[in-house]
Amino acid sequence: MTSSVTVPKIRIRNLSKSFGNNQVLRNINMDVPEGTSFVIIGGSGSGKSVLLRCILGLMVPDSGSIEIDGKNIFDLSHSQRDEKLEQMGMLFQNAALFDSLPIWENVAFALLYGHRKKHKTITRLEAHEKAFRVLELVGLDPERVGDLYPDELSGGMQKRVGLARAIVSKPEIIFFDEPTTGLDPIMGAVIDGLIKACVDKLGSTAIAITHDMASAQRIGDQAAMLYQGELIWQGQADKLLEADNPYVHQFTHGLRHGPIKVETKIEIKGQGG
Ligand SMILES: Nc1ncnc2c1ncn2[C@@H]1O[C@H](COP(=O)(O)OP(=O)(O)OP(=O)(O)O)[C@@H](O)[C@H]1O
Repeated sequence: MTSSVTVPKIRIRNLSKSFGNNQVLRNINMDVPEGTSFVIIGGSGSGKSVLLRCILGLMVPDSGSIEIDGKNIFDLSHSQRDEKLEQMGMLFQNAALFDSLPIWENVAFALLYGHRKKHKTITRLEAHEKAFRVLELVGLDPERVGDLYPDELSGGMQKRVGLARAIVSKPEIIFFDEPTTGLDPIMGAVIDGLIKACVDKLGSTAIAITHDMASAQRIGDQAAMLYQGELIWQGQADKLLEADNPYVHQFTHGLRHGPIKVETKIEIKGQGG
């Protein structure tokens, strides 16, 4: 009889990271199954970005392992790690577009300038056509915006361009860093819908970090909460608001009172919550 064991796309074990006396990640364990969207929530300074940087291989942890497709990324050679990085797409918090490049070239950046061999032979014309197709996919009119520069677009449009750039190489893993920050609630919902649609269409595995509960529930299949560097809760994203963990409850409901203490310089009187 054969037993089939499914290897998670991303598997993190006993991951810890400190900066001097500041222990930022404490013994993190987490599995992200292939094709699922995993959302990490947590307050400011809880370690979300550091965790993301470690998974991207941009920061080396003090201990623990991060396996992608069953291989510890810290055991790979530089070129193997670069290859893994090129299977990943990333939508940064502020879209992080190159101001000096037109929109289409921002979208096609990985195709034109990435290291992956299969893209080396792409012509500018092919890259241009591909960028136009992906811009359409994220709901932008390529004829109208393709030759503009980032500062000529609104924040919501820039996020769409950032999403187009993140998916242009059909990455196996996509990271979203605060995808709805700075957007109005309706545009936030639109971007979340696009993210979900793109991830589903590509069959990618996604990791998103966010403070935005509505966004976490729209994007995520699974969710986890980081608090002071520890993953204190993991479960289904649609159960976040009902979680009976008091830290998760306080955070997801935005309550001032609870186990999470936030220092303020002024005393706020009255109003419960
Ligand atoms: N390169 C670094 N050197 C020293 N300390 C760092 C470095 N990067 C992060 N930290 C520290 O790690 C802690 C967690 O930071 P991190 O950026 O991961 O928080 P976060 O949860 O992403 O917060 P936010 O939601 O505000 O972006 C903070 O105390 C921060 O000062």
